[in-house]
Formats: sequence, C-alpha cells, structure tokens
Amino acid sequence: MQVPHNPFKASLTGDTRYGCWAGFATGYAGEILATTGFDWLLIDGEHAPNTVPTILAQLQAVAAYPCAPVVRAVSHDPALIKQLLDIGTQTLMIPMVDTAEQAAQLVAATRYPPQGFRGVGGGLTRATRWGEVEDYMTTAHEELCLIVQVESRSGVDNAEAIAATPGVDAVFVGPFDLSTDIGHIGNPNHPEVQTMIRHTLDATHAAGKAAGILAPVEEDAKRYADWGFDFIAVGIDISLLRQAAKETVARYKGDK
Ligand SMILES: O=C(O)C(=O)C[C@H](O)[C@@H](O)CO
Repeated sequence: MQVPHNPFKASLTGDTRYGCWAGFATGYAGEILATTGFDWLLIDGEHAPNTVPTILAQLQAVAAYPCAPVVRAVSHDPALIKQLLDIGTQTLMIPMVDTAEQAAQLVAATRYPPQGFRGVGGGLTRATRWGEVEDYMTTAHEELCLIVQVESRSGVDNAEAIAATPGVDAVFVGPFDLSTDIGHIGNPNHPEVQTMIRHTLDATHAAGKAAGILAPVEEDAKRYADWGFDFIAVGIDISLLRQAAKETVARYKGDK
C-alpha cells in the first residue's frame, strides 16, 4: 500500500476550492457536510471543542467522500502535531504564525529526522494504516500539506519569508484575528485590513505558494476569488445551522 494521495495538496494549483468550517466536532456532522459538495472542510482544533479522538472520528467519517479534510491545530505544539499526523491528518493548518523561523520549526515538526524531529509511531498509527503503508517514513512528506496562518501585523510583514519557507505549502489569512490584531475588531473589511490581506496574498503567490482565506459573506468570498485566492472557506457549519433555524422560527413566530 502506498501513502494515501492528498487531493487537497494536488488541487492547490487548480481552480478556487470552496470549503466549510466544521465546528460541531463530531464525525456525524462532518460526514453530513462532506456529502454537500464542499471541496474541503476545516476541522477546527483551535476554536471548536475538538480533541485528537474527535478529529480522528471526523477524518474517518469524511474519508469516503470527495471532500478533503484540513485539520487545524490549536497551537504550534510539536507533540500535538505528531498526534494529528499519526491519526492520519495529511493537510494541517497551524494558527498564529508570525515569522519564517516559526514556520521552519513547524515544518521540522512534520518531518522525520534528519529533516525534522517527528517521532516514529510506526504500526501503531492510522497514518501508516497500521503498518500497511510501505515506505511511510520516506514518502509521507510528499502527500503532506502544511498551511500556516498569517493573522497578525507581524505575520503580514513577514508574509513572503513565511510563504517562502521550504515545506510550507500554503498560507491562510485569518481575517478576524488580523483585524483584531491591528485594532479593527470585528471589521475585516476595514481598508487597512483589506490592504494587508491583499499584500499577504500577493506575497504568498510571489513565493510560489497557495493562499487561502475565510470569507463567510458571499460578497467578500467573491472578491477574494477575483483577487486570486486558491482556497476559500465560504461557510461555517454552526452559523449555517443557526441562520436556517432562526429563519424557520421567524416564518412561524415572526421576529419575536
Ligand atoms: O482569524 C480568523 O479569521 C480565523 O483564523 C478564523 C477564525 O479562527 C474562526 O474561528 C472563524 O471565526
């Protein structure tokens, strides 16, 4: 058996890929989303109540569908990165990356020695399909996609160096944290934020890497697609449910 193909990584140079934030933290909800036509799902280990076991359940649930899982870790912790890779994460997103040095350390956490310092799980791990994948240790990195998030002023200032870091496959802009960091809380459409988002996109592409962003408002998503973002999260599952539920209630009870 070969290391599983990573369709998300393979698609980064193609048409814009549309995804959805998955915050319900269950395999059941993840499987429902995976059947709806999204190209990818963001399994959020940062802000959703996820653990390694719940992320595993979502990876297993969506594996049967043409919807690529992207797993976001809560931090830069190399031990957590090791666990997420061992359960079979092949597209990993890391928040709050501000420097190329941080990016290089994150790459090293995903690589076995001598390129890095990832610990060896071997046949204990889903990633190796419990030992069935031949040459996993020498080929896993070929199907691994590392996405680093730029979502601060310093990250934007260092965007090209971050994106150019060998082993970084993509940069994902966090518009809500970025706007907060530079003093425009809750206003990612502020002109200063928009300028920084555009700069980060251009710097990422200048480094030959793919760029992603979260844009749950249609007008923003279409603007970012026009700008050339390669992958865009255009929905958040919890928000989608709340919106549909409130609209249903309003149909029978008005806007009480
Ligand atoms: O900063 C951002 O924007 C993101 O990284 C996405 C948020 O963390 C996500 O929780 C949606 O609100």
